[in-house]
Amino acid sequence: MRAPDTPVIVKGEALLAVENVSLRFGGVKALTDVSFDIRKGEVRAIIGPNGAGKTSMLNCINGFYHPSEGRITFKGETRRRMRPFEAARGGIGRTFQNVALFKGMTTLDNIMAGRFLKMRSGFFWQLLRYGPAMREEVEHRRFVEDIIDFLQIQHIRKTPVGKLPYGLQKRVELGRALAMEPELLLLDEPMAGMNLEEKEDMSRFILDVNQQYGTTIALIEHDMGVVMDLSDRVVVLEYGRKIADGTPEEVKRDQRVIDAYLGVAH
Ligand SMILES: Nc1ncnc2c1ncn2[C@@H]1O[C@H](COP(=O)(O)OP(=O)(O)OP(=O)(O)O)[C@@H](O)[C@H]1O
Repeated sequence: MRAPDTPVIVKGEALLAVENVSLRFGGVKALTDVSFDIRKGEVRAIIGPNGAGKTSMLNCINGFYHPSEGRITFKGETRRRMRPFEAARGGIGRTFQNVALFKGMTTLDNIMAGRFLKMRSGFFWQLLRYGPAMREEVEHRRFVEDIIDFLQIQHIRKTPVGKLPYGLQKRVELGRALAMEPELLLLDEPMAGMNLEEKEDMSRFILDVNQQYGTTIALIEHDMGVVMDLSDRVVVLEYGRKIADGTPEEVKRDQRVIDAYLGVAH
């Protein structure tokens, strides 16, 4: 992650390209021949009715699933298979539909855990907190404290995350993903289960991450108001196929999208 005073990067060049991706689970076609790109610096939404293939798409992008066909190019490197660990190392961060945090650990430790990928000294030295590991930990801790300030969660830094309300847990999860300094951040329903005020807070943090740190964001979201407010471009999936791709204004007017959301049979 870059410092907050870094100038916003120019949106344009493709950071990630998905080409003709299909994914099957036995007889179920989760994705069929899907192509789209995510440009550097943009907020890209992936929307669609339940079961449209949105989470499957994110899982292909970060290596949880391997597409049955097609290819994915990230930062100019094309691949058919990648493991989630490699994706994270390569600069793809992720949050999940259901919060995936260490519930017994504090906010601070959860976010530090996200920083682990960035640590140079081995796990052994980290455990001993000795020598190079000690110095490194101080640096990483400073970085993590900056994230805690940025997300305005200082008051819960020592609280076990299992004790926090859901909206704050989602914010901690965002912090953990940011600790990896991702170039591309994948957010799977970041506002799910939140009340209006929590949604407004989360929307502001997502925009701040995008604008202040220049992080490219791809998000799945069901709340159309949020999607229209936050995103630069929207890709729409239905039954595993792409049915529309464009600015929020364009997809909102698209008849196939209107039909998909109203449940009109094709
Ligand atoms: N691991 C799996 N095994 C078998 N089928 C799966 C698996 N994951 C997803 N599917 C199927 O693939 C299709 C797409 O599912 P996916 O979860 O990607 O959709 P989604 O758009 O994210 O849905 P939702 O909005 O409900 O979360 C569905 O028919 C689903 O049942």
